[in-house]
Amino acid sequence: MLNGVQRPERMLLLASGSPRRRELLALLNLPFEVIPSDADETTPEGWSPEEIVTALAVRKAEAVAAGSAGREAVVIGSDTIVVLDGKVLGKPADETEAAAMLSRLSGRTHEVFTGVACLGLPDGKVRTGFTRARVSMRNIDGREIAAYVATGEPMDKAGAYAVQGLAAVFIERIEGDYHGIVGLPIYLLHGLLQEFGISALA
Ligand SMILES: Cc1cn([C@H]2C[C@H](O)[C@@H](COP(=O)(O)OP(=O)(O)OP(=O)(O)O)O2)c(=O)[nH]c1=O
Repeated sequence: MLNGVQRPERMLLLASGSPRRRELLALLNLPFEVIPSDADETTPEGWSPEEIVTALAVRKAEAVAAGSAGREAVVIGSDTIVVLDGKVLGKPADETEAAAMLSRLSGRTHEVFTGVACLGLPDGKVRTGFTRARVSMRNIDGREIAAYVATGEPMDKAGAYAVQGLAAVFIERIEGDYHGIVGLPIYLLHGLLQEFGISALA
């Protein structure tokens, strides 16, 4: 018991270096530790978006699990990609690539896929899922793209924008899970955690 609330026996380990994922997981009000994963994020040609995000979420969770032997825990891994015309947009390598991504997304509707994996320790049970959201951006002109890139906000984000940040002024419409776009779909994650006997409302 902590503050009169029943707490799960297994610690949650967030296998991520993303500050967004940390903030979103904190919404559940459950104690957790953050352990960034060093998993390889390359995938073979021809994988579907859902295969990519699910496999990378599992890989991130497995990398942290490998360094957490002997612990009783549930490791959470997650991965987000942006998909436009069947092409995957990951995080931009530099400002030029960020501007190019934004001009491709301008005036179009794209999809954001986020995979989540929960890996139980010590048993090794794995549960996964993914979310898919459709995001419509208004036309963005070259001056706005340059000004947005200059803020630095696009640099560590899939698709070179942050819906939760200044890019909100570009986004006309979202169909799907908002938290999934930001990087951690809370509704999906909570359902997976319940399969490990963990609930934010226990
Ligand atoms: C589309 C979009 C992505 N993002 C972020 C979420 C993720 O942090 C990032 C996608 O990159 P990821 O490779 O999924 O994650 P990461 O490298 O930032 O963190 P880690 O692998 O350690 O967990 O893009 C936003 O913050 N807002 C958005 O609107």
